[in-house]
Amino acid sequence: MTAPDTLPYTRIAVIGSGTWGTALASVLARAGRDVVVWGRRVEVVDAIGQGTHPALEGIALPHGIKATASLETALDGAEAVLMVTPSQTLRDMAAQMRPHLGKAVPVALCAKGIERGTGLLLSEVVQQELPDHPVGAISGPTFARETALGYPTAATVAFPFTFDDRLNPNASPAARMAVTLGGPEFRPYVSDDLVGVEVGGAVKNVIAIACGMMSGAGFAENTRAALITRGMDEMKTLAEALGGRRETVTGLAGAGDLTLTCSSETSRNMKLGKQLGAGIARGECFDGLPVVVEGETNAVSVCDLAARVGVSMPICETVNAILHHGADLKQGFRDLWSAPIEGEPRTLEIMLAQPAS
Ligand SMILES: NC(=O)C1=CN([C@@H]2O[C@H](COP(=O)(O)OP(=O)(O)OC[C@H]3O[C@@H](n4cnc5c(N)ncnc54)[C@H](OP(=O)(O)O)[C@@H]3O)[C@@H](O)[C@H]2O)C=CC1
Ligand SMILES: O=C(CO)COP(=O)(O)O
Repeated sequence: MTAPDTLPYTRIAVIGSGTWGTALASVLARAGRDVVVWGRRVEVVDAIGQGTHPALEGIALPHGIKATASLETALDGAEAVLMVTPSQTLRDMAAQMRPHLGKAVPVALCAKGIERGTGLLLSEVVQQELPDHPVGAISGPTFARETALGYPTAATVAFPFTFDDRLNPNASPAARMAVTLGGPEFRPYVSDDLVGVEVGGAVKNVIAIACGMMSGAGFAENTRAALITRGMDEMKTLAEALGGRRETVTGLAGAGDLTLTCSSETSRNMKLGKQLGAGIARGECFDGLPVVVEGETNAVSVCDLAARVGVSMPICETVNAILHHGADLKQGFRDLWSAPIEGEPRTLEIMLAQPAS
């Protein structure tokens, strides 16, 4: 039951007019919020204003979603902001938003990744650009098309809790954002573990590429289950090393999203892996069309971050080596399977040489 003091945000700006930004705008419109989407392409902005989106074919968006190509207009009067452009654009977008944001307006990040070059979590990036704003994330198993169609979907809303939030969690930005989004078709859960939630979202895309590669190379369900489970161990270890909680990784933004993305070709990450695994050249994947595949860029940033904090992530490292360093795909996976035998969990410190075949 909603506590009486949890007030929803009534006017929300969604920065990014792609499929996920538009799906989230649909969630907000269905919940009765005043929502304005910002997009950089006028034709997409016009389409959203008319209740459609070019990449969400056949879906009639709920009434009332406004759209604009002016950042100033989108942010004017916004009580809360969702940032939904790709991960590597967030620093620049946040800097552009700064002059137009109201005082202490909370910003929820809906992209999944880690900044390339700095190895910073996206919340750290945006917090640097917007130091006076609460920064959190919304993440979970949420294919945009299904969310836009109103299929039952759940996600985690995470903001770090301040001292005041701990005294009254129902008035925290996480709780208010959750109440703002919630409805019969979209069920948010609240978390204070932003690190765990962000690590889940960033790493799952890399593991999904691994699952796709294996599937494209002709393997099947045993292999996928092993990659999902061991991938989750990589997530947990990284989250913990960064100050997050292992249990968060078993939630929607970790295990939930990992399961979804690794099991369906609706996932662009899984699909890229599958095409590469089947021997299709990178330039010909997705019929040569540009597609946002976060795990491709983030394989680099996840591995850089893991190296910086001394965490071994063998599946992510294999994907990174194949995608960016010319490693042979089949050999990469053979090496994974013949690595020294380890304990499960990692805290059981054991390492045994594989018997020679
Ligand atoms: N689709 C999904 O199911 C989900 C996606 N996400 C995450 O959401 C984020 C966005 O993905 P998604 O909406 O799917 O991607 P899309 O490709 O559908 O949309 C990306 C949007 O970002 C815009 N964009 C791209 N580059 C820039 C830039 N440099 N500056 C400003 N805007 C830019 C694009 O504009 P233009 O159209 O002009 O190119 C487009 O509006 C990703 O991090 C993804 O992982 C999270 C959950 C679900
Ligand atoms: O994050 C997603 C679903 O939760 C979308 O996955 P893809 O980016 O792989 O399509």
